[in-house]
Parts: sequence; C-alpha cells; structure tokens
Amino acid sequence: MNIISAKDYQDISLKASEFVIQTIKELDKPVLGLATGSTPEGLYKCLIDRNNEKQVSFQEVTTFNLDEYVGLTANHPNSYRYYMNEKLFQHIDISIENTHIPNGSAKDLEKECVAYEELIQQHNCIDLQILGIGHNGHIGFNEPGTSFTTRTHLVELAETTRKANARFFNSWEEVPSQAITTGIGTIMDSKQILLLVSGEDKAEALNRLLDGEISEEFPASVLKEHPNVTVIADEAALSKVQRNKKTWRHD
Ligand SMILES: N[C@@H]1[C@@H](O)[C@H](O)[C@@H](COP(=O)(O)O)O[C@@H]1O
Repeated sequence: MNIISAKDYQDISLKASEFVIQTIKELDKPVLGLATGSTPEGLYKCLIDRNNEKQVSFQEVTTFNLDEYVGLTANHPNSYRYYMNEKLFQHIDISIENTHIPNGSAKDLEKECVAYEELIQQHNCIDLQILGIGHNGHIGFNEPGTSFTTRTHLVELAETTRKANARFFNSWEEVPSQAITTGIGTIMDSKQILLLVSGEDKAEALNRLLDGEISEEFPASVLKEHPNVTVIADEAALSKVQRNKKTWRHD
C-alpha cells in the first residue's frame, strides 16, 4: 500500500484530484469507480474546477458508483444518484449515459445486482476505484462479516452505518435499512484503488487498516491483498498510527 500523507481535507481533495486526472489522461477510455459520502465531495469539487478550466475532459470517461440505497428513486435528494448528479455529473462534460449507479428502486433487486455486476465486467472492470471507509471498516456498503468473494449484492445496513448516515436524513425512520453495493470481489478486481481517509473520527479505522490483521470482520483490510492501492489520509486521520509505522511518503 502506498500511503500519502496530506495536511488536511482540502489537501486530500487536491492530491486525489491530481491522481484521478493523471489516470484519466493516461487511459484511452477510462472506467472510474466512484464513491459517495462526505469524503469525496472535495475531490469532486476539484474535478469540476479542473474540467471548467479545460484541464481535463470526461467525454471518454465511464463511471460506476459503488452503491445505492434501496427504496430511494433517482430524484430523491438522499439517493446516491441525486448526490452524484448534484455534486459532479451535471457540472462536467461527462455523458450522463456513461454514468452508472445501481437502481435501488428496481422491482427485482436481485436481478438488478446481477445486471450491474455484468455491466462492470463488460467494461473490463474498473481502472481506478475511489473509496472512502466506514468507521467499522466498511467499503461501499460491505459491512463486517461480508465474504471477500462477494459480487454486487443486496445488503442489510448495520445499525452503526445507518446512524453514521442519519445526518443526511430528516428522521431516523427515513434512513434506509437496505442497499445495493458492489461486492468486495468486484472492488478487488479494480486495477487500481484510491482510498481517501479524513478526520480524527476515522483515525481508529485507519490504524486498524494499516496495523491490524486481514479479516472479514474488517472489510477494508482486504485492500492489503491488492497490488495497487494508494491511501491519501490527512494528519487527523493518521493521528493514531504509530510513528514507526508511518511509512507514507510526503509529496
Ligand atoms: N456507502 C458509503 C461509503 O461508500 C462511504 O465510504 C462511507 C463513509 O462515508 P463518509 O465519507 O461520509 O465518512 O459511508 C457510506 O456508508
């Protein structure tokens, strides 16, 4: 794992955007895996700026999002489709038909999972997957205990995950209890992975990732088995990592 230390959230966002832009420029028809949550918002803002300045184009880019809540339609303000349209897609020169997010309001959710997984495979997997991390180590919505071999699947959200995401909803009852997520196997098929970690509240999770064992009880730990992972973390997130374990590079 290549670990890049950033000063703060703004610095993570800037460094991550440079990383993503470099990948887009290197590849012919890049396929990006995108994440939601608070962490990548700054990255998306930087990408919008760079696109508006004509320093990067998304015309040849295809995207696959990690996950979507079950029961929320695309125009629901808390759906991840709405989030992605608002925070990135409608501000850049991407073709909306090249952006893919599981349909959480599909009639047949199992069929939707299979179709989504197939679509990713048809695109020859993801070139660069952007990830955040949950406090319990979840990646996408793959909660602790998820098999490392899973493909896109339907999940019951952990109580802690619902609580962490409740801040985006008006009431606890509105927080969905299920989601569709790409599997850990799907994520691990990505050619390259960029994990973003920001803030003191993620310090424990990052410490466990870097220092702990590889275990299905802590889904993100699987990333240690991937040959091409870069972590960009800020000082607050790195605050619990022992000094002698800090093997990151500053740039
Ligand atoms: N499904 C998303 C994840 O993809 C995200 O990485 C995680 C962390 O979110 P945040 O960046 O807001 O801390 O939360 C959600 O549950």
